[in-house]
Amino acid sequence: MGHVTDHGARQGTVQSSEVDVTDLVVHMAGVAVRRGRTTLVGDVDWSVELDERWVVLGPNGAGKTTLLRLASAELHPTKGKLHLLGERIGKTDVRELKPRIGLCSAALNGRVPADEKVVDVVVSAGYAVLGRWREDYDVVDTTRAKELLGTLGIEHLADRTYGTLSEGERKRTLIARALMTDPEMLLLDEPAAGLDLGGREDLVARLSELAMDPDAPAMVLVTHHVEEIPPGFTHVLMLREGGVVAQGLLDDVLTEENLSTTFAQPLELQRSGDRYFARRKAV
Ligand SMILES: Nc1ncnc2c1ncn2[C@@H]1O[C@H](COP(=O)(O)OP(=O)(O)OP(=O)(O)O)[C@@H](O)[C@H]1O
Repeated sequence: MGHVTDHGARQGTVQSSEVDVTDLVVHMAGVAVRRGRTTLVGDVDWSVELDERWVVLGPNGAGKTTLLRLASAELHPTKGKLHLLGERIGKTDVRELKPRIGLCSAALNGRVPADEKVVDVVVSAGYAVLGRWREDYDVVDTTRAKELLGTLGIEHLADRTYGTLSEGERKRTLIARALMTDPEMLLLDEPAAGLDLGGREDLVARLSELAMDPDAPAMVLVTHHVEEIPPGFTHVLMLREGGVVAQGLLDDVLTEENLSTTFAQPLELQRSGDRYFARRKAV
């Protein structure tokens, strides 16, 4: 049994040579993913606790989606140890793990049939199906699905078909779906991609409400843009070329210097209230 350092006590993490991973939602130790000679992510040490809300920030090709696929048990590491919800990946049945993890990604968007009713897109997550119509979804489930649509501000769309929704409405439907199984972790891969300014701001506000809800699951949000960081998010992991540039509390780690290193150019970072804005530094 190891000792608990001051830092560990504050963060609720046992710091020892034998890390206690059972309380952690994600634990990566020396994790790498390689394909042939290419390292998609390399040597990542990262822990997520239940009450934390993480942003994974980095440019195109940095390895963000790869990291999220590891965190959603879709991908096994080539090297290192990965624990999700206390279970060691490679030694556990991931089919039991997956309902405990809510994933919202663009890949899912493409798989939803256009004629599926919005409420069914959400409710069917509880049955681990997509596009399979059942006459008798439980009334309790339908009520919960409508509540979740309400949380995302689109309860009025419950009876519309998915194909008639705007991009922003689809994103919110998929987030409601990801929450349907009451997951312990919610993973969001670029949720604001493709949204107009109003749609982005709407989504950021909804995600901010969710982030501030103490009963909400742990959250990990992947983005390229600091403007998309919802208030209430607590931590950031910055990735570049498959490696971690910096990670930790958002207030400490999201600096002009780290942002410039991550995106390999001199950037100016501004904070206005609880939002961030970035642009290239004037020369
Ligand atoms: N099977 C593969 N074989 C070789 N390289 C791969 C493979 N899959 C992904 N890559 C590369 O790994 C890198 C990381 O990919 P990943 O999708 O994780 O990046 P990302 O940060 O999510 O990028 P984006 O922001 O563009 O979505 C990219 O350079 C990609 O081309």
